[in-house]
Amino acid sequence: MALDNASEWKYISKRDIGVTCVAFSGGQPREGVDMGPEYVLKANLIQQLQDMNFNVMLTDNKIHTYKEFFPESDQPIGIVKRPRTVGVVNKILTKQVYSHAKEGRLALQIGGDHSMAIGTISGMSQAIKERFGRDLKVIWVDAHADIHTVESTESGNLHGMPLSFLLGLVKKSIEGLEWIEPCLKPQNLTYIGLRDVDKAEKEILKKYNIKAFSMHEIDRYGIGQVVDMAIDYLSQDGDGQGPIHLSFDIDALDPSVAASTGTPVRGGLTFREGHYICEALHKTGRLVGLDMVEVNPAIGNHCEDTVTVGCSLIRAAFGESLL
Ligand SMILES: NC(=[NH2+])NCCC[C@H](N)C(=O)O
Ligand SMILES: [Mn+2]
Ligand SMILES: [Mn+2]
Repeated sequence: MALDNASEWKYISKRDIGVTCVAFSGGQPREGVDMGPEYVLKANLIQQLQDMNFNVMLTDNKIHTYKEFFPESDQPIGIVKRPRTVGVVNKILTKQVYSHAKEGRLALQIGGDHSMAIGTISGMSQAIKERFGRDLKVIWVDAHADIHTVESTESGNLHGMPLSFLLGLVKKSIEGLEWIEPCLKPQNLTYIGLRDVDKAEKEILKKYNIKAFSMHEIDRYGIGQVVDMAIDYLSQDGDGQGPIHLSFDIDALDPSVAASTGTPVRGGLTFREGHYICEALHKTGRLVGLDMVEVNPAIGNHCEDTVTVGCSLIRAAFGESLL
């Protein structure tokens, strides 16, 4: 059902948040990223959101490991690791996010590794399509492009590939991941913060003409202008008000700010630049979904610091103001 009232989709979300805790690490090799949700909840995020006057609904009132759904064996296909496990987790996650969005809640997903964006963006885009007849826009904040195909990946880790599935770049899919429906158009995606992009990924970005603001553009224009340009880019169709999903990989931040993550890359966003992105997206009134991923409490000596930053980015995206 397409809507005449251009801004009606905004009714999806004002004061209700559906939080899904994805304690999953199968998209990459390092243990510990599955403890992200536990640490974020221990840091009192739910209470903090309630103190901001949100009604918070925690999916099934628990942290999901999805272990009961894991296949008994999951041999690599080519070099792609754990495709069936990543597939089944994301299939369930798609439904979880879909039902929050369908019922008009903002959707917050706490990870977990970035392969989970397959499910979060599939579920969100399906709900947005059904409710409002609109395409979902995605801002991907990350040091990495996460757009490898199963053919181009060098590591075989699926957290480096979610976007290729969502964009439908893999024509021939692999067992466990065949169900994924391409739900994202290249023109509806924008990156912020890139600085470690593999050669094959650079070719994909060029081929599909995908908008990306790397750290170079942030140095050149400043974060304020970069975020404006990113939002403008995602506002060219229809009434320029399409709903936005923010997929925030904590490794977009500089390792001096967020050290507890599996694939840190120096030269990243400052604390303020990260927060500015979240604050500015909140201000648009168009944010419908947020992923906070790749917080790995098992890495580094002061993982609380990274966890605390993750929580404060989340609050910023949901409207915590400085004044
Ligand atoms: N979500 C992430 N942290 N991704 C890192 C990906 C790194 C590398 N490009 C790979 O494919 O393995
Ligand atoms: Mn990353
Ligand atoms: Mn990522």
